[in-house]
Amino acid sequence: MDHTTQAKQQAAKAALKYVEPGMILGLGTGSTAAELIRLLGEQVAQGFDITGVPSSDQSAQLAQELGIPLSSLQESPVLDLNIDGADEVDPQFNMIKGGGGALLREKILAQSAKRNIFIVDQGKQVHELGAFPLPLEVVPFALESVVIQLQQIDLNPQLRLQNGAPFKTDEGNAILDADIRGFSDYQRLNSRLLAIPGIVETGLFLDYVDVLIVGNLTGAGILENPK
Ligand SMILES: O=C[C@H](O)[C@H](O)[C@H](O)COP(=O)(O)O
Repeated sequence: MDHTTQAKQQAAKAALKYVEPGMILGLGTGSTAAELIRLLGEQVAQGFDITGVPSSDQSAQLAQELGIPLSSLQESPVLDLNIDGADEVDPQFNMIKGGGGALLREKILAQSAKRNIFIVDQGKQVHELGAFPLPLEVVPFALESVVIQLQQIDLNPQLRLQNGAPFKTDEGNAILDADIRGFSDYQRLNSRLLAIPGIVETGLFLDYVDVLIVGNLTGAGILENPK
């Protein structure tokens, strides 16, 4: 197993300690969240009682295969806890998410949770965001128009592809990956992007972290956000 996977597993293992019996738990998306879902599956097989609300079809499928009882956000609109991964996190707990294209549902779950824990391997910690392109979820009808507007503010948007065709999110939208290097006021950038009609959501997750768990080869560091 490679070192990054080991670090992801350590982060997931540390997050498991925050999960209490009877919780309605938001299940993130991506390889780190998948590690947590696998651990939860083991717990559920031993009789642990939780209900998951998945942030993507992919996580729903994995959880289902592992026998984790699932609910939907419609049935369970308030989550006790949400645990998800991230692509980048800076020292102020600002994050980029959406590398797996699940940013919209992920942000909705994060907003619906009483508490949010994010689990990352230490390679995700950065001084400033942007080496990882910022995913933007865009309504297909608006795609070309949004591209032009993003080009005008030098964000160099790239249409995300999958097997040669435009990537399609679980909500049927497209993803544009934008180059935000050089921008430091993320709140302002986020508001500016959300003001463009057709951009449904951005992968900038600001003010969402309650606890950040950073996995390494042998364990995990716990960082509480003093917000
Ligand atoms: O859309 C995907 C999510 O935001 C993921 O949480 C993020 O991309 C991190 O994924 P991974 O744990 O695979 O690095």
